[in-house]
Amino acid sequence: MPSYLHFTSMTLGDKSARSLSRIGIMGGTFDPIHFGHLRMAQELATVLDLAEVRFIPSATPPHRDQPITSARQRAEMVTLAIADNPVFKLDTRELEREGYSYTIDTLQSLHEELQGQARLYLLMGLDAFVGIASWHRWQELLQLTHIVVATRPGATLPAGNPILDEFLQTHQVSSLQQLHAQAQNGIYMHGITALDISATHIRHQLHTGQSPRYQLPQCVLAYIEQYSLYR
Ligand SMILES: Nc1ncnc2c1ncn2[C@@H]1O[C@H](COP(=O)(O)OP(=O)(O)OP(=O)(O)O)[C@@H](O)[C@H]1O
Ligand SMILES: O=C(O)c1ccc[n+]([C@@H]2O[C@H](COP(=O)([O-])O)[C@@H](O)[C@H]2O)c1
Repeated sequence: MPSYLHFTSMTLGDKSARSLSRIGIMGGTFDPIHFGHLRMAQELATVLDLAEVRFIPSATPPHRDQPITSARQRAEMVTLAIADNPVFKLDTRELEREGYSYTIDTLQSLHEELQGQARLYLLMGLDAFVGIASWHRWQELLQLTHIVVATRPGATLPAGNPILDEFLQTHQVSSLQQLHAQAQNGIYMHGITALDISATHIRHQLHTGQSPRYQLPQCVLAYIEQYSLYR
């Protein structure tokens, strides 16, 4: 093949792959949403060059106690928290589904909606990743998305866990270039600013009459106070 033709086809190939937008999927209970979630989404959106991050509150989380506040209230708190960021979007598909909010179902429904026009990056903290082998149909997740894991204070990878070790050995990539070269199927670990904030601690503070101020957006705290949540 003449060298100019080879060059042209490579350029077109790169362009078409890059023109697919990258969408970050930020699932959570968000009971309530706080700066740990928002900062993680912001830092990963920057490093991955994401066109958008979808915040997807789970209606019925599969692996934990059920939320204190209603799905509608959690969605409203997310709406308030992300209102000033055009990259952040609320996605209510899990709230509209019956039954447990399994991530595999969410990824499948996103694929149906996006029709191959975007690549998915499932964002999660290290504490969530450590439990991933207990997720519903977890071995199919990477057929639909990349997984990007952010550090979280207090969370570490357990030593000598054969399932997680093999999952990482098979799928972990060490560079962003490698990650973006694949359509899905990669795991990428990224260190973010350590914010030792959790919704559990915020709920405890509210329940015991302490102020959780400066751990979550003021507009979310105002909403919590307006409806006397978590008392
Ligand atoms: N401070 C944080 N730093 C990094 N990741 C976080 C932080 N807080 C939450 N995450 C991640 O955000 C996602 C959603 O978390 P979730 O809504 O369960 O918040 P949480 O603070 O862990 O809540 P809870 O205390 O009720 O379990 C998970 O992937 C979790 O790992
Ligand atoms: O699909 C599953 O089986 C599954 C099991 C545990 C957690 N998840 C998802 O992981 C995300 C973070 O969960 P959580 O419990 O830390 O809020 C949230 O989107 C959950 O729906 C998903």
